[in-house]
Amino acid sequence: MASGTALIYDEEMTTHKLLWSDPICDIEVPERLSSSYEQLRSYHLVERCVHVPAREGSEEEILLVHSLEHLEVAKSTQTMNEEELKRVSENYDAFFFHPSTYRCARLAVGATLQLVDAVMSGKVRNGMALVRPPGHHSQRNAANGFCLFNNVAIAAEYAKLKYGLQRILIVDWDVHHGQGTQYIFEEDPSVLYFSWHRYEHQEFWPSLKESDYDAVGLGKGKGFNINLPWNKVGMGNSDYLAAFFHVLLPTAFEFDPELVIVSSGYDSGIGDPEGQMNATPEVFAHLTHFLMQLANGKLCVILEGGYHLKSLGESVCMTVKTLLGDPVPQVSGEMAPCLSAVESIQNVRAAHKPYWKWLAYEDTSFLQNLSTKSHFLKTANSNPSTEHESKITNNNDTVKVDRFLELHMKNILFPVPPIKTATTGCEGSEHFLSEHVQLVKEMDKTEVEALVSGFYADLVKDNKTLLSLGSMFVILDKILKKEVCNGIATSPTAALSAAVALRHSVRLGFQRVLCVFVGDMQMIPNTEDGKMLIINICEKEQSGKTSCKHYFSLNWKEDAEGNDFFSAVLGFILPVAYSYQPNLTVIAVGPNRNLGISGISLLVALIQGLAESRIFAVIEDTEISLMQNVAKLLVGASTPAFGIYVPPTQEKVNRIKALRDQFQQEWKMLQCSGDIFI
Ligand SMILES: CC(O)(O)NCCCCN
Ligand SMILES: [Zn+2]
Repeated sequence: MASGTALIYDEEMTTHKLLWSDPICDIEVPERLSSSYEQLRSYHLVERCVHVPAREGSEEEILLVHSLEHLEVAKSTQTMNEEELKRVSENYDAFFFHPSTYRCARLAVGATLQLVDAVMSGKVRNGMALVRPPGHHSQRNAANGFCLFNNVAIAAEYAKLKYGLQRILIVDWDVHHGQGTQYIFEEDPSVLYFSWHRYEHQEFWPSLKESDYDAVGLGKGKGFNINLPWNKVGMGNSDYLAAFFHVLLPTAFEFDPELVIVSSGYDSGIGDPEGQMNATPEVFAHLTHFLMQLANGKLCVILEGGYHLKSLGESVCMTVKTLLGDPVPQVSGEMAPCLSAVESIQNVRAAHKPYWKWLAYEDTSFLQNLSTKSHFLKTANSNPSTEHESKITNNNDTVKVDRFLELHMKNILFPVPPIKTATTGCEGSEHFLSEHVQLVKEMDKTEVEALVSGFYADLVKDNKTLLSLGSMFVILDKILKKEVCNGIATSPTAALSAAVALRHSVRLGFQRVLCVFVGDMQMIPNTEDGKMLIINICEKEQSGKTSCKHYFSLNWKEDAEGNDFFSAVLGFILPVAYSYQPNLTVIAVGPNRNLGISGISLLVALIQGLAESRIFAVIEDTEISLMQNVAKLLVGASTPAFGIYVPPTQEKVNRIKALRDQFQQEWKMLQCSGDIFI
């Protein structure tokens, strides 16, 4: 299992700069790179990364994507004077040449390819390349939007050629549409390109019709180009997370990429003059965490845009911290996507219904009765939550943004806990014991009995249960004190242990405890006070207990062939969990679980983004291999193998949709279709 995070940075890429006045291009300054690198150093993140040197991309590598003519024009600029440079630059939309531009652009390509090699060779698990000039607007025969060579597109072609890859996912979270990348891979089904971008109904640059949600790819490439246009500014954390839950992640898991490359622009972050969005730096930790679960963790993050230096730097640090495996910080803000975002999400899902199995049963009837659509737009616009109030008057007030970010980031960059996982030394745990794992001593019986007293005392009969409860209390205590990030224990009766753990956690002061229980839960605590939210994934409805705001019984029978649990995790569990914003997550697996190990692994891997990655797992002691899998995930020693992807049956899709329709007003992250306002 590869480990380690590469960081690629070469100061020489700061020599490219604007020599004349140009209000469009003057935001793409060398300090974007140097201040991001300084920010990484100030958070002691540089020293934790594996340093990989940049190199010049060769002409042959550049010709994987660009025409010879384009290469020759770029090369010829090295010896030009300012007048000539200005003239050549005017041939392009929003690009400027400097005598060192060609050299810097080749370093940007080379740095990107160095990162691909480091990841594909297993020298590191993932990594980030801080490069400029950026790449995603540049096209076969043209520079565009500050981009000369398309670093990420060249990387994808290079990886296909050198490593024989057949499925590469490019995620472009820059706030501008990477039309260059779209054109390059439009007919190529081996490269899935996803981009969200400020669009405002084609008002915003580059103002292309083909940036809208109905540009799905051409010929064999149909379905492999996904555009999610933002038709309003001020999009925030909840909109971005909803886009991942309801569009990108279900598609990405079905596509099952062998490598993930991010066109990582941070102009989609708060304070950026271009994006005018509201998303705060920690959201990039969540987005990165989700993508780390794909392609066995092989993730290459390549810098694109980002023009507010403080916002850019903080977002870069959040990204690298997550790549290193640090706990994911709590995401801030109201977890409710705005109407415009939900409408865009609904449109993209409808446009891609013909191409993806997970969308086979998507309800697109809203397309027919468009009058209703315009109707709900009218009514909806009267609805307060259709617009996010901006945290900052306007993003152009840089000092105000700096001040906001100073305060905002204070309580987010918590120190990394010394120990990642505490365990009771469950059977077979010796093989993954490393400096990340801490064995906890058993608690003595009288103490345990005192803690269990009252509600469950009579249930605790044998010694074994007492001892397992004892170590559970010790683990929960360590998690609360942030001595460890997470913990795992086995139990002869996981149902009892989970119930005791929930009560104990609330008593310890965790005010919102999320419990995901796999198997029959037997005893269900009272969730009236909202201090717990229970999702019970069981084979049959628990006797008489119907779902309500804080208790869900999700009937799911594992599919024999493979793992069909993606739609439940992505379409229901994560949206509810993110809406609830727990400060502790308890994962419990009882007897006769109805989910495969890969389904449970998917759940554990993705849910680590919540509660600052504070998870307590309690597993029936008969489930040795499951325990080992979950323990390795909690330690961060592996990314889950999700087994064979199986699309959800219509019956299962309908079950999720019914729960969503019933609870999307309570838990707004469930919203993914605009009919919420009719
Ligand atoms: C890399 C990038 O997407 O941030 N470039 C934006 C160019 C904007 C031109 N008006
Ligand atoms: Zn951009």
